[in-house]
Amino acid sequence: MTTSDSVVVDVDGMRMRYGSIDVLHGVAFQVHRGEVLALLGPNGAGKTTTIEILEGFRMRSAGRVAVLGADPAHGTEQWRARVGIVLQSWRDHGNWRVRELLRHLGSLYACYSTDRVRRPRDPDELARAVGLTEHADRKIRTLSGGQRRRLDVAIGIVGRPELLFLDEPTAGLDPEARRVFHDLVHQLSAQDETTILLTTHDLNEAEKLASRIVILNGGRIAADGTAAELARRIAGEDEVRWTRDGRHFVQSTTESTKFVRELFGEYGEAVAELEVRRASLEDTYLALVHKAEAEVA
Ligand SMILES: Nc1ncnc2c1ncn2[C@@H]1O[C@H](COP(=O)(O)OP(=O)(O)OP(=O)(O)O)[C@@H](O)[C@H]1O
Repeated sequence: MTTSDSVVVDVDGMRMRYGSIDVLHGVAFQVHRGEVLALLGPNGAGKTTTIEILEGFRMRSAGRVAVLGADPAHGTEQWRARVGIVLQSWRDHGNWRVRELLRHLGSLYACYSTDRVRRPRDPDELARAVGLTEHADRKIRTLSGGQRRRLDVAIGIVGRPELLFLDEPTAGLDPEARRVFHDLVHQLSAQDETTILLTTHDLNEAEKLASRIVILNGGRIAADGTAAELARRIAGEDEVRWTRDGRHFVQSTTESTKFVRELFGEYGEAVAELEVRRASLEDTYLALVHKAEAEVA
């Protein structure tokens, strides 16, 4: 596989203007095959606009965009069959039953099946993957909000997409459904090499799922890297806590490993209840967004 083969999304100099207002200012990033990329940013940062341009639902004002090797503004049906989209929520077809709808939507992908990529997925396998097996015979209008969200995800992957867009996929899901969804994302990227681009406001989720994180702020990319790389850029301080002879101690340091080694060197077994709290993605995210805002102001 060449490097260019492995680039699934390639964006350069992307601009978007609504009327006289610019909301994306020269956005550039790439997503590689099998990567899970989380697009983060405050409300109004331009995440949905970016995703909608990549999905081919919105025409950009300027810039180069290639998705699976094609310009999404001119994507063919064949191109669309390789892309999965999970929109905000599936509200139509209330009288259809879950299995029935999955089978019907899946049948639209059958003509795009190849030896390498079998399409569609089996409806029962899909229902199991999203935790809807016991609801497979229910009418969609009788499902709860969270059950519908699971169905949205099943619909997004029924055609076994090579690239999957997920816009706030876990909004409204309970912790159990969230866990099922996280396992599914890991499985899709690790076993099927599905490339996934998701937006979320849940930073724990981004840290858990994403191999890379892009932070958009005010229509500009404020950061692009792994959670660990972003944390290093901010060089936040870790907090080390421990007890010794019944007394509690707390120390902030940028070099917690070295500090702990020296602490044990000096006090050995007298050190107890040691805890190191590293800067979380939330700390890093807030610092990066504030820094980007200060630079624009
Ligand atoms: N159809 C439209 N016409 C005019 N302005 C729009 C339109 N759609 C979005 N905008 C503006 O573009 C900017 C980016 O919006 P977008 O929905 O992409 O942000 P977002 O990062 O997805 O936000 P959120 O986290 O709130 O979903 C916002 O200032 C928004 O008001």
